[in-house]
Amino acid sequence: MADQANPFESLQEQVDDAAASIDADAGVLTRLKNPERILETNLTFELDDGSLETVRAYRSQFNGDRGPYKGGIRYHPGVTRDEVKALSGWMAYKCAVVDIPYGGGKGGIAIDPDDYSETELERLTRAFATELRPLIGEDRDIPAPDVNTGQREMNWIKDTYETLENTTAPGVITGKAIDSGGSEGRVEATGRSTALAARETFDWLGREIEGATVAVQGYGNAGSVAAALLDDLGADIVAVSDSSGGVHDPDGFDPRAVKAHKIETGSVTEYDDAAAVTNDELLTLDVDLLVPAALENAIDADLADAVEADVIVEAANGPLTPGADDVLADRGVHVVPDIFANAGGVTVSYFEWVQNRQRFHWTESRVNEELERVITGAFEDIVDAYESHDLRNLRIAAYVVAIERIIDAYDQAGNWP
Ligand SMILES: NC(=O)C1=CN([C@@H]2O[C@H](COP(=O)(O)OP(=O)(O)OC[C@H]3O[C@@H](n4cnc5c(N)ncnc54)[C@H](OP(=O)(O)O)[C@@H]3O)[C@@H](O)[C@H]2O)C=CC1
Ligand SMILES: O=C(O)CCC(=O)C(=O)O
Repeated sequence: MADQANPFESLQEQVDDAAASIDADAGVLTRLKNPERILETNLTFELDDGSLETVRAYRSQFNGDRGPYKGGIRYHPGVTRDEVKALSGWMAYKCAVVDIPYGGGKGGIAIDPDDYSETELERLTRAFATELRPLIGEDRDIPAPDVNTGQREMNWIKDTYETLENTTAPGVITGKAIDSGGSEGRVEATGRSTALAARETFDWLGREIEGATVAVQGYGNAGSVAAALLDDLGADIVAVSDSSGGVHDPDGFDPRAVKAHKIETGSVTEYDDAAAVTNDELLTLDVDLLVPAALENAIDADLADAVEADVIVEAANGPLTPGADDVLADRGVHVVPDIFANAGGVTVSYFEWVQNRQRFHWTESRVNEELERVITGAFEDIVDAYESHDLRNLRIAAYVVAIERIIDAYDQAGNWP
């Protein structure tokens, strides 16, 4: 098991590493390492048996220099104030690295959604939306899905906000169902950018993605779509896992059939009688490409020593500790950072918001073409920073690109006399 590094400290270390390469001003650096504001609230809601329950919820608005705060809402027992702060910071850097006009935000409720019925989750989500209402808005802060949330929760939040505000404001939230103002391609977008990031990286390294062996940790929205799209690119998905464990078959899986099995049984385990692996065994398999697509801190420095993959593409946010980054850089393993690799989700959220503002619906092929343009362009910017500043790894390069853009926006806003 990897250690439980504090994700907010990891974010601050990542920013420090990158800022050192560009000599950022100390005052601005403090701004770049801390959220502007955080809502921390107790939500009380009614259970189906009529009793009341109170749970902890957060929304962190990290930085709004480049536009409205933007980022998902997570339902997970591991949600803490520091985790949400870190996730909101990663959002600010993510939006800047792919150059979309947003700052960073993130929210979460510290619950296991499996403990509640759908009606209880609806009451809880509407209670959260009511608390969030003064903070969010189409031009203020725009939430979206993250771990254990999806279209259903986004539709509830939109409806609560619009009812309380007595208005129509589909752009207050993204990741909605299509008939409620969602975008084509949003469900697949995080996995799609992960697959595109892998393709671009292999190309840059002069390697073939076709025939590359791949292990994917986490088989939810990000992981299962990344696996399917990597398979479409000709890669072999040889191992997958979820919170119950994993399966490994050197001959490769059909990732869509694995997904169907997970929907039917609740887990990828026991798929097709394949060999069982633990999550740590999966992360250290001898594969060409490793895709962590679950939670933070999946790989720490100790586990990094045992990683055999040549390339890691981070679909999850924060799956590597800073200690793991150091070990992997020393060992010559290329890590494609979360703030770029999984940015497809927020990029298509941006397209959804644009469509909502235009009251115009794009085709799926238009969404996917625009997404590919953004991701390939961002990869060129990262490689350019990596090579021109002679940087230690692609993560520092991505932060350099993002920090320079945020500082430019901050400087251009000028000062109050
Ligand atoms: N959804 C999005 O648009 C975006 C998501 N991300 C990031 O991608 C990551 C995954 O999010 P998403 O796919 O949306 O979430 P989901 O809830 O859809 O899936 C999460 C997956 O991770 C698995 N998991 C949880 N804990 C562990 C563990 N300890 N070991 C192995 N697997 C585990 C879950 O297993 P089980 O199914 O058993 O619960 C599930 O398969 C997160 O870091 C998220 O922040 C990043 C950008 C956008
Ligand atoms: O789609 C969005 O706005 C944000 C998605 C998200 O939470 C993330 O990229 O981590």
